[in-house]
Amino acid sequence: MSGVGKIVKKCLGEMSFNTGGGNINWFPGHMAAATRAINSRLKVADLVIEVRDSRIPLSSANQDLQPRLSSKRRIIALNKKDLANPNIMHKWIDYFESCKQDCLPINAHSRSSVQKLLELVELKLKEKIAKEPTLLVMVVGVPNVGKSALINCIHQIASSRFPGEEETSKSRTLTWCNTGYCRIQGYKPHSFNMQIAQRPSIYVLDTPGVLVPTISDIETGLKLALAGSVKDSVVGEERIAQYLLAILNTRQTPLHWRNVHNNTVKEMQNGSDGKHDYNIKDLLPKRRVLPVASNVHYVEGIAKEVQSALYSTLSEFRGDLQDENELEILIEQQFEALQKALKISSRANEARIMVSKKFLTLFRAGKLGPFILDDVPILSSKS
Ligand SMILES: Nc1nc2c(ncn2[C@@H]2O[C@H](COP(=O)(O)OP(=O)(O)OP(=O)(O)O)[C@@H](O)[C@H]2O)c(=O)[nH]1
Repeated sequence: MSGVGKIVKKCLGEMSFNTGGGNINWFPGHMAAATRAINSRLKVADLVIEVRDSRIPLSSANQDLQPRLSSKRRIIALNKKDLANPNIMHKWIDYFESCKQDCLPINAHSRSSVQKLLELVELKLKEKIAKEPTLLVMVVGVPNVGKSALINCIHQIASSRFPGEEETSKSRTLTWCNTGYCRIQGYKPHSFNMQIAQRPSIYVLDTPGVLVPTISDIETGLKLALAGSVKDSVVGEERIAQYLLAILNTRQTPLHWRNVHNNTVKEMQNGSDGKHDYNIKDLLPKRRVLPVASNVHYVEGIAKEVQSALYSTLSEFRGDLQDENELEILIEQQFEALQKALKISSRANEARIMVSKKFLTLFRAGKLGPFILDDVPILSSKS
């Protein structure tokens, strides 16, 4: 077992990702109902866009839906590609290609990126388009992978394709929903569909994010928590932060932040320690953008201090990172260093939770750099 695996076991103890584990039920009943509804609607879908998180291309797959999904025309949309390491992303694309699975890294906030996805959808439906008057595309995925963001972007593209026809497509949507055909029971009113083409009509159907009731591999559960698919309150921010630190250290990622560290030290020596690194120009009254620009500078300054703190603690550490006890010692030192970098008073109540929350926010916003946490599976030479 790797250092990460051992420390996960040590820190998390008997915690498990299943319906019976812990006080908090992380698999609410409505997810079970939604999963059943999705499964039954999948039967009539002509194509499925399975949205996954690019940072966890395997861990963000809903395993219970896989048998049905793999038997359908499916495109795996690896969303949030802006947060994923592009060099490793290439390997994932090769991997899915070698599995003969269509996959496209996307950014659901970018219209051009979603446009490419829609082109692939139309290409995959080419044969059917010639024969059927109406086609259904379903969007599925675990929570927080960006299904709604994708649907919103598709909606914008569809609105510009059919300007002035919004009312028509709205009423069609209602008719469909009234027949019960497109209604997905979920914990969120997610039974949203829209038309993206006219002849034939292609409807896109959104679905609620659903997880599996049991995640057998605890690291998969932690990665889902890191990506925000499992609520922080279920696992605890501190545990998630510990896991992130364990991954970063065993991969030696902070050692890549040497330049950031050197620059941060130089800035401190030049006396800018503690002051936010504003560009004076950004502080001039510039209509609308002033608070946002200064916030961005502030957050970027904090992110650099965090990277610098993790670089210095890891580079000075002489222990064995494969030994869970020594890795734990390093992580403890890093919590202290992070507290300083994040400017959290040691007197603050729940300082550790505050450190964890801020550290996770920086990671999730991509401020610590792009990552892919899953390892690309090694394919046997036969396959
Ligand atoms: N950086 C980045 N953030 C994204 C992207 N797509 C979505 N997000 C963000 O991810 C978060 C979750 O997005 P949603 O669209 O609500 O995810 P969802 O899959 O519909 O979530 P559920 O409703 O829980 O199933 C939001 O904060 C989005 O702004 C993306 O491509 N890049």
